[in-house]
Amino acid sequence: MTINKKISYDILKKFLDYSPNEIYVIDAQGIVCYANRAVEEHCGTKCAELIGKNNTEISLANYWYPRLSPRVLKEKIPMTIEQYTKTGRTLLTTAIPIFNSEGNIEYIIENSRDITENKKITNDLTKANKLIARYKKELEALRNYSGDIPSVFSYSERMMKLIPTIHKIAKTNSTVLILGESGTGKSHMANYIHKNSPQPDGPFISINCASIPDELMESELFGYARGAFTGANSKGNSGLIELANNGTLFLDEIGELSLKMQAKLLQVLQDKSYYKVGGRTLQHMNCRIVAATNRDIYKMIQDKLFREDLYYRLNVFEVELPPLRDRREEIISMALYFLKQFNNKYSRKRKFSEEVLNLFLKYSWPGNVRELSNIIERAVVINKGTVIDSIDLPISEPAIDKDNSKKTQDNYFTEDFFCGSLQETLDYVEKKIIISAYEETKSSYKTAQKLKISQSKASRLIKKYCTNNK
Ligand SMILES: Nc1ncnc2c1ncn2[C@@H]1O[C@H](COP(=O)(O)OP(=O)(O)OP(=O)(O)O)[C@@H](O)[C@H]1O
Repeated sequence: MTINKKISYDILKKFLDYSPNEIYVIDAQGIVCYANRAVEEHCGTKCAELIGKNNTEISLANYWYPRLSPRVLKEKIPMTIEQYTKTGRTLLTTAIPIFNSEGNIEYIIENSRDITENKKITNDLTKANKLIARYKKELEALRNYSGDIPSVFSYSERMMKLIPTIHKIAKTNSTVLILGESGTGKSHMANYIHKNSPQPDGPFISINCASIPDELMESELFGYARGAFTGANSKGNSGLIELANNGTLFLDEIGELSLKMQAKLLQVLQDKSYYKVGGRTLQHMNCRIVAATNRDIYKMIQDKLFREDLYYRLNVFEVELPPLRDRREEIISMALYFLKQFNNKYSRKRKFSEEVLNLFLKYSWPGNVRELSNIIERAVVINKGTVIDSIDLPISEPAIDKDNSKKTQDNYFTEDFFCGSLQETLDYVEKKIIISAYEETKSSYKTAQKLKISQSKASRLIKKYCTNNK
């Protein structure tokens, strides 16, 4: 290191005095020899208070902690630590021992850099990164979230294929036509599409086309202008299309719309504009249309009962909800879902007997999800005991769908199988396996061999599960 000879002691001292880093020097006895301005700033004390004093005495005032020089005096090596000052600063301090020609420590120079701001930034960054990680997870969960449709509902192969498509469709603002038998969940799905649409907070206006007489349908949909007809509201009225502004208009049972109204609806879908009944000002349609029907729409088109051009306008996306009997893997999880819902609603603690669950799997569910939900609600309310048994249900053998029951039993034991708690599920599966093995082998010895368990375990389980089942 070279220093310009012209630099005097005073100038050199100034360099040290004005250094933004703290410089603090003690001798081998721990007496403070030098402290610069930065020490004053960091520790809130005058240098004059420190110079000449013993380092131990100074440390008692707790200007900064933990102490570093005693360790360097002892270890005789340079050390770096973080220190905290009485004024709330964080310092990164390096203490370096300076040795004399005999190898003894003559001085210790401490150089401290104020890292309070850096620390704060680092802490903020760590917090921000943690938040980002959390938000990422939440976002992922939201993306996978299927609105009002609990994930248990996508257990069947058909629904698992359908749900991601519906998710994509929902994100667009296109018109959707939902087909499916009564009670398969078309209205539920329409709502789901709305909740996952680009305007989920907008209105979801639902109209059942079958329940409104044809002569009123036009004014219901389009609204009417002031003085449009005798008895009309003197200020006029908004139609459902206007009420659904920035949201979704759900036209349920669209198959029931008269041909006259079909023509009017087609016009609106094409032009995205309409006139109120008796009005002269052009209104703009600004809502998504979702329509549904349980009728055989293709046959209706053939029979000239439904306009083909309207069908094509509506089915930009077409979703067909399968009947419940074609997605039997969902029945148990759905039943448990409804049971939980109605137990909560009516403050009950009902459970299903195993026999009921088996009946649910075999039944053909002509009324689909609605029937399942209604039956469970009724049983939860009416049942006296805790356990709901098949005798308590209004479904009986003739409706049992024999062709499908075997397939269902097999699919029932998929890894996605869900039966309340883990223990309940495991017990259920264990029972099924033991009964089936014992029925096949008719001996506890062979059951043990088949299932690779000890004979005493097999005997115990057979006694537990098979005696009541005979
Ligand atoms: N995925 C689902 N999750 C929860 N509940 C559902 C689901 N699907 C249907 N439901 C329930 O089943 C009942 C019938 O559903 P929904 O009214 O949507 O059927 P739909 O097909 O529109 O019937 P319809 O053709 O008779 O109008 C409703 O109580 C609904 O909440």
